[in-house]
Amino acid sequence: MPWPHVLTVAGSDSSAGAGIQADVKACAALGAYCSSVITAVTAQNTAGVQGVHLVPEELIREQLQSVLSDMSVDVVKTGMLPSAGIIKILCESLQKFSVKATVTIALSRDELFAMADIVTPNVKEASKLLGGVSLHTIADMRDAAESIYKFGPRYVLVKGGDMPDSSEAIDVFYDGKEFVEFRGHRIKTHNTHGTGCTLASSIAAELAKGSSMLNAVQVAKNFVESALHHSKDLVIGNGPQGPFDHLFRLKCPPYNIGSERRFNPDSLFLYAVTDSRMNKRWGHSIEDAVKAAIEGGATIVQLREKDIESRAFLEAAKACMDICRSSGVPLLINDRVDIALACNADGVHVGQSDISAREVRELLGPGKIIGVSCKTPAQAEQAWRDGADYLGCGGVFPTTTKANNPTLGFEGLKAVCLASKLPVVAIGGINATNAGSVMELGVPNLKGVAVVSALFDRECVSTETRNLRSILTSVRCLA
Ligand SMILES: Nc1ncnc2c1ncn2[C@@H]1O[C@H](COP(=O)(O)OP(=O)(O)O)[C@@H](O)[C@H]1O
Ligand SMILES: Cc1ncc(COP(=O)(O)O)c(N)n1
Ligand SMILES: [Mg+2]
Repeated sequence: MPWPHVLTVAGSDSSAGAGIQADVKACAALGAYCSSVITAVTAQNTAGVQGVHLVPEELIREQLQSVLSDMSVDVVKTGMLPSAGIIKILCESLQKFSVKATVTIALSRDELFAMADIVTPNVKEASKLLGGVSLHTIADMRDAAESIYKFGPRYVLVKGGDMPDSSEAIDVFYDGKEFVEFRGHRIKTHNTHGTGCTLASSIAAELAKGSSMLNAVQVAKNFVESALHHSKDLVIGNGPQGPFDHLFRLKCPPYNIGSERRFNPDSLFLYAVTDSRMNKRWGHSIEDAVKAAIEGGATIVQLREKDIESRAFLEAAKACMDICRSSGVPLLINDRVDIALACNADGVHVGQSDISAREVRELLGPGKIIGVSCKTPAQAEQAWRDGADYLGCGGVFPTTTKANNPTLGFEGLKAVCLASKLPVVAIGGINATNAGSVMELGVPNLKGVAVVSALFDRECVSTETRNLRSILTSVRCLA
């Protein structure tokens, strides 16, 4: 029975809030085993660092040899690597023993940096890596991520924990082509010692469990935020920065931080909504249609199957969940909360005549995504009160996909968006010829378009999706 295994190569923190102590606790909380090679022993507490003693390089080499020669390590996470000699020894070991991935905190550019799967500098470290540039805005963080990417890592995550106070803690991810902003509530607390170590080792744990990189980062982000939220009133030590409780789940109702992801409104960018009649017409199974849409760049999927037997629907939904989970794309079920629960879908989308978002939230709990179809500002307000995560607003253009569906036009769409406190996805008759004009409305919380027939009533779903994705991306770049 495989046991996901992370090896942390980092310093020991006597206060046990950061360093290898944080890594071992985070991995345990997320279900991965964590072995540790100690590079330095620090004397530190909630007031700061009082002393550091480097572990002799030969002993570091021996620790690496002991672990890597005997225990199959999936992912290596590095923390404090206090000398070039230690980095060299680690690189030699990584060449001798193959591992699936490396997650590096990124304190300085070195040969390990270029080998890393992901580097996770905070804003100070990012600034130092780039010769002291000042980073004050999300745009600065994007620029920094793009510049750091050029040093060689596969992915870059610039962490925004220390950014000027805002209501959100935002981290910027870059894969060499696109940016993803991982947004979370900023928890008002002094207990943030070890957040960087914990985020990196949580990403490593999720990668070791087989997650995609995006999913690993999302789960890690949720985990840190949940741990900080739970720990905000805990007090240990008299200094300005205390530790937080990695093992909070042992003491309170389970937070949805495992596979449940915090809803990222950017995932509404290209929303693929399936239709069984169209699938039948083109001889596509639901699974094939979903796989093709994701290959083409769909950022979220909704199974909207109005005439299919429940048992067949559930089987198809479970298969689609496997497809979506491995791609890190959220999967929602239209209306059928029972199917969503049975296949552990990421959420449910309901219309005005379905059970309310409030009841759905009661059934699904806090970690699931709930969308509501709205045509008016009043419906938008009600959906927000009921605890929905986003609105589907339409039909923007005339459509035959949904019966008795009055057309709203741009004015109606704009009215709902401007009244809405939630992110909005436009739907109804949207295709390659008009999607650009929808996104050019320039309404900040209009996050994307939902499409049915323009993707699924076509012979090649992936081609249509890819074409629509490139249109939307070019409009977003111009915005
Ligand atoms: N007060 C906070 N509330 C929520 N998330 C936070 C808070 N402080 C840090 N984070 C998150 O913790 C992770 C580590 O970021 P950061 O603290 O910037 O790194 P470091 O600890 O290395 O300085 C990031 O995901 C960041 O968004
Ligand atoms: C041994 C050791 N390693 C790393 C950190 C950084 O901690 P943080 O995650 O808060 O940046 C630390 N304080 N001590
Ligand atoms: Mg921090």
